[in-house]
Amino acid sequence: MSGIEVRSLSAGYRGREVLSGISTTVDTGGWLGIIGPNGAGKSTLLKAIAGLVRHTGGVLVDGRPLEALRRRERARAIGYAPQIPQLPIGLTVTDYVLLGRTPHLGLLARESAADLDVVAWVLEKLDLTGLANRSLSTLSGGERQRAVLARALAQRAGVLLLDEPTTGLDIGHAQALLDLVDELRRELGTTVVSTLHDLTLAGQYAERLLLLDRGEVVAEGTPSEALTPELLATHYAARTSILHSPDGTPVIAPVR
Ligand SMILES: Nc1ncnc2c1ncn2[C@@H]1O[C@H](COP(=O)(O)OP(=O)(O)OP(=O)(O)O)[C@@H](O)[C@H]1O
Repeated sequence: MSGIEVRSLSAGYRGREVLSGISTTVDTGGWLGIIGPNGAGKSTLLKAIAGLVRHTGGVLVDGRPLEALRRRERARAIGYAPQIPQLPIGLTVTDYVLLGRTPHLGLLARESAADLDVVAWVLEKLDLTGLANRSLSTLSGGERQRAVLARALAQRAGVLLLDEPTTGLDIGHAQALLDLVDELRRELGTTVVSTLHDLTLAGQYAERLLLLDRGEVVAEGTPSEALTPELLATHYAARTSILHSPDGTPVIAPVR
């Protein structure tokens, strides 16, 4: 499986720079959470790592520059679940999640029993089995979000980029999703980079957090290092107090 290195990455849209000089490393099987206020550049950073936004600087997967990978290699190396996906209408949940297996199929090859097993496994884990034959267009917001994540997880890429994966999910489904991502990380060595607005969940699941503000890294470290009332006041203009759950991870409590 693959680690990832970002070197002096800058990116933007139509001449306006949104990210400047971002550098970070995620070891194989590591989980980096990207946090920061609205508009800080979190989604743009994930898109740049996925090769979907033009950037300068380097993104290396397992020491190899992203540009050196052919399309299929890249699709096997990096899975990306966007915040606002474009969904093909008319497809069933199963057919949509099967699209995640495309990078593993031979030319013109149909999916194998192993591909169908991966899809059945991920549908089960994300509580989608009962919706397997439903059309995507009939799903609720949270169900659709889970289908998008199921497709990305079925891809079994070495690096998984998840943009706000818990948006729209209730607390139980959010935990099931994050537990599943953690299982892939531990059992298959999948490397995870995710943006998360819920800072308590970010601190519970990511090993390291990178705090972005106005396109720059302003803090990076363990959850306890990156989630301090001072940093949250400075960069989010938020009033918070940090509690601790029994396992020691920080719980961010808003203070009225
Ligand atoms: N396609 C685009 N064209 C022009 N500007 C864009 C585009 N996408 C994002 N931006 C701008 O880039 C900046 C960073 O946006 P980005 O979506 O990366 O922020 P974010 O940290 O993910 O924010 P949020 O927490 O609100 O999702 C914002 O100012 C945004 O308006």
